[in-house]
Amino acid sequence: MGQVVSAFYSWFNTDKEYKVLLIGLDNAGKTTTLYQLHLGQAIETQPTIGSNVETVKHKNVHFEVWDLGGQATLRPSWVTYFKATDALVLVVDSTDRARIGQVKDELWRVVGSEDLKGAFVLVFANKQDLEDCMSPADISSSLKLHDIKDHDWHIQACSAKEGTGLVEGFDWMVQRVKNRASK
Ligand SMILES: Nc1nc2c(ncn2[C@@H]2O[C@H](COP(=O)(O)OP(=O)(O)OP(=O)(O)O)[C@@H](O)[C@H]2O)c(=O)[nH]1
Ligand SMILES: [Mg+2]
Repeated sequence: MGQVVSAFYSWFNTDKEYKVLLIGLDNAGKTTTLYQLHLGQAIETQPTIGSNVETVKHKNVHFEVWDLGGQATLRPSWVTYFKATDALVLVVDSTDRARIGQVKDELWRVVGSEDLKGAFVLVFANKQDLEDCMSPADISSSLKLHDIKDHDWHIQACSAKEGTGLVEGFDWMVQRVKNRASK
């Protein structure tokens, strides 16, 4: 009986779960972003060793969101998460001018990966609540986002701490996945 119920349930439960990867340098705000999306509040974080994963439902679309550790020694392992990724989200600390060149190098190191073919690229210009932060336009030009030709990309100002801008970023992703699904 249990098997029948479960077969019946899976037949109706056709909702696809979209896989999203949060990448970016250490201290960018990836874990804060993940839990702001999942719990609706900022939590106190520790540097991530490995990864965290949570489900996020936005506008009736289910996302499986992976938050990857951003320390330099952990970045080479990002590639092991790439398969079947629907969207790559690059979280940037908009106050970290000194390392924006490193962010660009990391983005361009991964964006051509075969396993990310077809993935949407969303850039969160995070920490916009802090004074003297770079604007999305500054970040866009530093990262050379306009040179990305093989991915649909978008940059969104946000503050993961205050919970602003994240919904707008996910609105863009929902629109993209729905567009793709309707084709
Ligand atoms: N002011 C401000 N601080 C933020 C924001 N987002 C994150 N932070 C702070 O930045 C620090 C690092 O945040 P995390 O979310 O742990 O950063 P992470 O990208 O996960 O770092 P790793 O796990 O080391 O890769 C924490 O002290 C957060 O509270 C933001 O939007 N505004
Ligand atoms: Mg983290």
